[in-house]
Amino acid sequence: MAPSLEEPEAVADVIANPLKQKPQLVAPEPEHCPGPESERAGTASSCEGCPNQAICASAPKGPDPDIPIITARLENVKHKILVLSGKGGVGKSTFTNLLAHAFSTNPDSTVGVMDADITGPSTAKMLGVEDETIHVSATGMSPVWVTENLAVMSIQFMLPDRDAAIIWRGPKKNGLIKQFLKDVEWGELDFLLVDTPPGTSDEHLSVNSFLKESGIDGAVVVTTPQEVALLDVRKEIDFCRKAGIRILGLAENMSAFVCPNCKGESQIFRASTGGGRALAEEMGIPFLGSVPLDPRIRMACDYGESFFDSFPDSPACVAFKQVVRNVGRQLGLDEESVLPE
Ligand SMILES: Nc1ncnc2c1ncn2[C@@H]1O[C@H](COP(=O)(O)OP(=O)(O)OP(=O)(O)O)[C@@H](O)[C@H]1O
Repeated sequence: MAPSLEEPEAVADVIANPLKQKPQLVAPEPEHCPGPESERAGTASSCEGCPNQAICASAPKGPDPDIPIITARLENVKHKILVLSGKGGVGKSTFTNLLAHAFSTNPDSTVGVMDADITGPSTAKMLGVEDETIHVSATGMSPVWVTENLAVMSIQFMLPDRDAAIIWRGPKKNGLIKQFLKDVEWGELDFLLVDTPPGTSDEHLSVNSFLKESGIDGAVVVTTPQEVALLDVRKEIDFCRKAGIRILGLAENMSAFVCPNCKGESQIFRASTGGGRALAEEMGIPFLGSVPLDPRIRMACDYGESFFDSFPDSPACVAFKQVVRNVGRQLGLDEESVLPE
């Protein structure tokens, strides 16, 4: 069946109103918002004066009935990994895609990528499938298959115009994330990688709450060596700890730049306080490795090609393979199954 956005009502409905059964909140929540599904929603002292108070007070309370459905949908997903960063632009989506390509080098592994960066989706482009649309059947939405064993789901596939801005408040974004977990036919996956927006926002909270029951294996946290990125990544680590998400490790990206002409090394994002390794040590989390700047990574991302397959012997790819092996080690997997030679 030819994919079409107009055709499947379910998809159009997702775009139009992903929280059909949920209250449509009209403004950002107050600072100590108990959450629209909390028993105290609309009645807590922090709800006083919130324009959503009446909606929240009358909304259904108690455990989310969709959580068991998500758990059942993902029962054949072996490892769920979040890719997080404190600061934007440090290479989180790049790492998600490199990890996806790396894990899928094992023909016996099947990898899924879910783009939870709803307002800034870049995964589909980086994987070279941004012009695809999704198929919808009675049993759910099919992800887009990049290769035989690598699938991706992104809001990008649902947009009538790929340049369209997605201007959504938290509840609507959360609704779509839920659809990605509940209604996508992920099938049997060895790895589900979740690319998230920078920081600690609605998307992180919803991914965490929707996956809590089925279990998140852990988070790969990405930073650059510069101080402003490290400052933000501390908050991300704190978020993981507060949310009970295991940190598989911290990876440093754009660590150095080796000039392809003179071979001289420059520290573009100079680490004035020891960079990712020192931070990982200080915070007591594993350090997964450092990946240098390589303009071919940027090119591969822009052209939707696999840097991993195109430049396997480049210093950046060799460094990245070390990160992949370390992630595998943290998951207790044997090296050959994670990254066959
Ligand atoms: N090691 C690297 N060498 C060269 N370019 C890189 C490297 N890592 C990432 N890039 C490039 O940096 C840019 C930002 O990367 P990316 O989009 O992955 O960051 P992000 O943290 O996901 O950003 P966002 O905040 O938008 O989610 C991209 O153009 C990507 O191709």
